[in-house]
Amino acid sequence: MEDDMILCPQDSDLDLSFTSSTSIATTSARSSLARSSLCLSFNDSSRISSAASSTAVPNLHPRPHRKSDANWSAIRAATNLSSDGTLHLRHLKLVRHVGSGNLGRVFLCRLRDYDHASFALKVVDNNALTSKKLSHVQMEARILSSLDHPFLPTLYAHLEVSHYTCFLIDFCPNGDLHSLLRKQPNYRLPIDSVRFFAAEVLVALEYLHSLGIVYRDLKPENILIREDGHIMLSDFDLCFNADVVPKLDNRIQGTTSSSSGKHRSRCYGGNRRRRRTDEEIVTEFVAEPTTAYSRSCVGTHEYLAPELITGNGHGSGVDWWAFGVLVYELLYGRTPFKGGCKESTLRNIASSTEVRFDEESTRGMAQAKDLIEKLLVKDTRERLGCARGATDIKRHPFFDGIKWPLIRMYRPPEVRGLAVKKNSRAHVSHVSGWSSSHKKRRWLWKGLSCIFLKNKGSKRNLNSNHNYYHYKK
Ligand SMILES: Nc1ncnc2c1ncn2[C@@H]1O[C@H](COP(=O)(O)OP(=O)(O)OP(=O)(O)O)[C@@H](O)[C@H]1O
Repeated sequence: MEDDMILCPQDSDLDLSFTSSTSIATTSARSSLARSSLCLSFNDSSRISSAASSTAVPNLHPRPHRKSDANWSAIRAATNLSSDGTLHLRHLKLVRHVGSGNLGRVFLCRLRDYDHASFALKVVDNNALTSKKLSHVQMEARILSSLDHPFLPTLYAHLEVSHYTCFLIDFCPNGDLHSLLRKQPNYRLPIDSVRFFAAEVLVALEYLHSLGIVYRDLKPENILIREDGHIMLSDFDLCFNADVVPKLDNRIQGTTSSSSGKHRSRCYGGNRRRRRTDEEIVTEFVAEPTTAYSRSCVGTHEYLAPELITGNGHGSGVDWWAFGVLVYELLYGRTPFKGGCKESTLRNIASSTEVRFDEESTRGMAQAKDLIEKLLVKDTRERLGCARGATDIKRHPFFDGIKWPLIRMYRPPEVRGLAVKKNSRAHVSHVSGWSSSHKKRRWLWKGLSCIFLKNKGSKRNLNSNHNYYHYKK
């Protein structure tokens, strides 16, 4: 059966007319309830010329943090036999169609000779795109090629063949968060699951912002779930790039623990004694593109920030607004400003002075409610995250207890409809901070604790933003 779906073996015989192939089953196409992205443009009608591109894009190399990824090893093995040592379409076989979007279609595919590695192949027919959409594809290619993060896709290959652009990225067999939400009672996830997914999204956004990338299309539909239950943010066609100047900020933090004498303290006049014992200086990585500026109105209606709607220009704060809408939707099963139609949704966002909660379903969610209220603030100068990015959001009490540097080791929540592949990798429970009684896991956890808690009394570091050394520009 699979052989029927094989992509033509020679690139020169290329025929990517997938829609005509009835043997390709669409198994997880985006649900009809998924919300499409909006992109207002004043010059959207000119079609791109049909001249076929034959540009060879050099194959990509493993990025520092994904070097040991099994997918890279499979690609290396497959391309060893290639005369030019690069990956071609003939190395791939399509398994099935997984979904279609604005720009193209996505297929599950495997390497022809190395069946154990699965990939997603996003295929864009450049001839079917307007010049505006083509610029989005180019933006997506640029962004994908710069990413190196566990919660973002790895671009294994970028192929330009005839009039098709193909991106080979990680395959996420667990679908997207929007579909997962539809499987929950009242479309609502339990609060611990919301904390888990929100924390991972926050870390992914932090990384993007640290590269100067403003995402602009945050919504559950674009949050894919990997085989191991962790997230992968997708769809970068609406991003824009800005300058960012990363810096290390010192912040004075109150502490409830008694001073161990190891905290560096600052002394200020009259408060000298109290400050010596109750305060410490925390050094934090801050890389928020605060000068980012764009005027194009893009995004998804229910997730648009007010400044996007008014069209007076916006910056990275639109992602923090959308993050607030996301947390709200995961908790309450609907977005906070949704109206009867798209226009009324936009009116609600533009005219709202505060976000409303259904008091009945807010019980036990005081911290989540507080976080949402601080994110869904119209004035960007007051909105949480706009000044110092994710660093400030991570410190909100809703995320208390999350050990940010260990987040990718957390065991994903058990949620209805989410089949997480058990693997040998140790997982830390994000709820209790401890995994099950498995000794091996405990040993690993102990080892990690030793590294992170080397300094007795420096437990604070685990909640600080200390994962910045993972980021490379
Ligand atoms: N890596 C992946 N693994 C599994 N499914 C994927 C992957 N990437 C995309 N999909 C699915 O394929 C469909 C279309 O993908 P995608 O959203 O990237 O296309 P698009 O043309 O950029 O869409 P959009 O309209 O959102 O801009 C979606 O249903 C998505 O869930």
